[in-house]
Amino acid sequence: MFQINCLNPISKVGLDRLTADYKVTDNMNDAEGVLVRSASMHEMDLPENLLAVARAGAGVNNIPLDKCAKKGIVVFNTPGANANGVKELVIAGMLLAARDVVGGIEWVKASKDNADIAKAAEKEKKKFAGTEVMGKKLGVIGLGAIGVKVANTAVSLGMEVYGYDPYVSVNAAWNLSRSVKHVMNVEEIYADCDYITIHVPLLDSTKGMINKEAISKMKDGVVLLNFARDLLANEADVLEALQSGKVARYVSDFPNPTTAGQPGCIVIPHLGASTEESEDNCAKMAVEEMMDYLENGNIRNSVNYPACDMGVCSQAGRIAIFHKNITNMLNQFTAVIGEKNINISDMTNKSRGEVAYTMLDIESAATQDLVEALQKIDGVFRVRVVK
Ligand SMILES: NC(=O)C1=CN([C@@H]2O[C@H](COP(=O)(O)OP(=O)(O)OC[C@H]3O[C@@H](n4cnc5c(N)ncnc54)[C@H](O)[C@@H]3O)[C@@H](O)[C@H]2O)C=CC1
Ligand SMILES: O=C(O)C(=O)COP(=O)(O)O
Repeated sequence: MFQINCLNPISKVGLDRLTADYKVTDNMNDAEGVLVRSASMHEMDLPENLLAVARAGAGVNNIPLDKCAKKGIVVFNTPGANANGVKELVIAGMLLAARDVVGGIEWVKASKDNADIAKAAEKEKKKFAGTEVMGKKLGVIGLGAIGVKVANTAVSLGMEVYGYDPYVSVNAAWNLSRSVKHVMNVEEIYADCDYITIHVPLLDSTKGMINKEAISKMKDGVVLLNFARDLLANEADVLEALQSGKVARYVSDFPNPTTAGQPGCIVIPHLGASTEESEDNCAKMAVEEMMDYLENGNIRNSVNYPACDMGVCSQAGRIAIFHKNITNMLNQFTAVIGEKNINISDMTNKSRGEVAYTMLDIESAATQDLVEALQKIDGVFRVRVVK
């Protein structure tokens, strides 16, 4: 029986996939698996029995990935599962910014007791007028699951779309409309675009990328859309640029004390992935990835360990070893197993950066003695008996 703890509400469609071998527990300390959305895990103590964390969503900046890797805890996410939900809100954000739709709606609310509201509206509406997005230039920074969808939809709205992603995947490139102009230098986007939207992960290398210097290279009156993470922008710099008129509007999905209620900011309460469809898709994918890992040791869509798939184990035993990606590890594993007179019938070894994962199917069940001997090898983080 595996115990699963949910740190955020997770869609029932996903949880319903858990079989009788699983129990949902309220206590994280009992859990072998954790399902999470945006709850921050950085300050949490990670229980010794915890094997996996599945993020029902894309961004994993709320999870201590390296700390988990060194404890042999596999962290998963659900690539693309909420991308359409975010794309639709980005398009809505762009249209909200093209005219002063929010200001207009607020005016109507404030005028609700005016019996002559219809006539007053015809007089006032010029204050809220704007431009159309057709024919305007949109720059998309980050052409992953969301960026590609946003770029393609903007093409169909008649926009001229520029895309920038130095690490674009083959799959993303295949899915990108041929009308999107691929730029090699983000500064081309800064110089030319009327709207700029960012869809990159929050990493040390991307933090604060939309700052004073970047903004100074942008067109006057640019609209910035941030549905990725607030810390990607230096929002104090953005506010200054809003005040000077350099930036016309800042649309963000991440409320915080800096931008909430500020003139020129349209701030949405992190609703990008909050659709029934996205929540169901993410939960299903997260639960399935976690189950395949807990039951079979297979790793798919991990963000801190390499992918590994050995199907369902048909042998007497299966062991998974989490270790440093250094020389001579496999020799030591096979030697220890050989000394116990156990035959290895199948084996996979994969690495990712500084860590590696080795899975071995063995012809007799793993003993405590064997596990301890493997655990003692220098560079091993964790030994898990899968079967
Ligand atoms: N508002 C919301 O509710 C949601 C927000 N997000 C945020 O959006 C981000 C992107 O999500 P996805 O598109 O699903 O992720 P993804 O992993 O499919 O795409 C990210 C892309 O950014 C690119 N990239 C990385 N560094 C870059 C750089 N310096 N310059 C340009 N491109 C760079 C990568 O090559 C990749 O193609 C997530 O990391 C998350 O922070 C994701 C889902 C929901
Ligand atoms: O998937 C992401 O990165 C998101 O930002 C969505 O977050 P949420 O699951 O709505 O808390």
